Amino acid sequence: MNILHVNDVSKSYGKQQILWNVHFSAQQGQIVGLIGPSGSGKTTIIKLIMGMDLPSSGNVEVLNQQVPNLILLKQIGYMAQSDALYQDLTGIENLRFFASMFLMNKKEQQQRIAYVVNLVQLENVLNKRVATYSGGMKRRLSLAVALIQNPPLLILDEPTVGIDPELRKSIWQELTRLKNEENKTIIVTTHVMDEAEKCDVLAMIREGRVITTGSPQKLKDDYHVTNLEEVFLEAGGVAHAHQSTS
Ligand SMILES: Nc1ncnc2c1ncn2[C@@H]1O[C@H](COP(=O)(O)OP(=O)(O)OP(=O)(O)O)[C@@H](O)[C@H]1O
Repeated sequence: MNILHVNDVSKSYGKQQILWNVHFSAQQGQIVGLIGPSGSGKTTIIKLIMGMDLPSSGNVEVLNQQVPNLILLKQIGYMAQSDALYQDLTGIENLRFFASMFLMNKKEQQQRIAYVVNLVQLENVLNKRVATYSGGMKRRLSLAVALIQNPPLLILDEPTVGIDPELRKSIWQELTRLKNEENKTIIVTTHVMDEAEKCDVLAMIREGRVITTGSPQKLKDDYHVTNLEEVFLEAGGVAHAHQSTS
């Protein structure tokens, strides 16, 4: 089942064009990675998928419906790059607030909160104000918020930035479990190549264009290379890609 279809999307802000004919899809039960250096356009693509901004041309469909569509937002767990948390509330108060926005009874709410808190290992700081959290703790709480409503589609913009390697590993294990056991679809942006290896499908983005797509293995085979960094360089044109990734 096709969960997401980004169809020839271009985007300009004023005279500056940011995206050119971006095209990719996500099927149910896939982790799709948007891979590219800083400034290549990943967050802009995510915002267009969420309906927070409109494409200049092309269109986006989520669950076979045109974006933007407010009803769709209930189906998407979204983790933005900058944390959208209430600084003056504690961690647990933030979670209760976001949980209350979805139709869950008290018991379900408690179960979901317990699940996400355990996942991101925030038990010890739940009663502290978010303003006192480190950057990594805020990221973890944002991921917990994205997961709280148990959505079929997760959109995670750089979910593991600032998170230590051990927890990063357990978050990826959980994303993989959500995909395998609960058939969730996950769109994730990263510039970490070992995270890219864990995706089912990659769309490599450079300067607002999708330079290549496919599974990590297929991409390595197609470009006759042994790692994804080399795929990126080969697909983007070596000299040019060196400039934009350095
Ligand atoms: N509202 C806006 N108005 C003008 N330019 C914008 C706007 N939003 C983004 N851009 C530009 O679009 C380009 C792509 O930015 P974007 O945030 O999508 O990249 P990114 O790949 O997510 O980078 P990063 O990993 O650093 O977040 C950048 O050059 C940025 O300056």
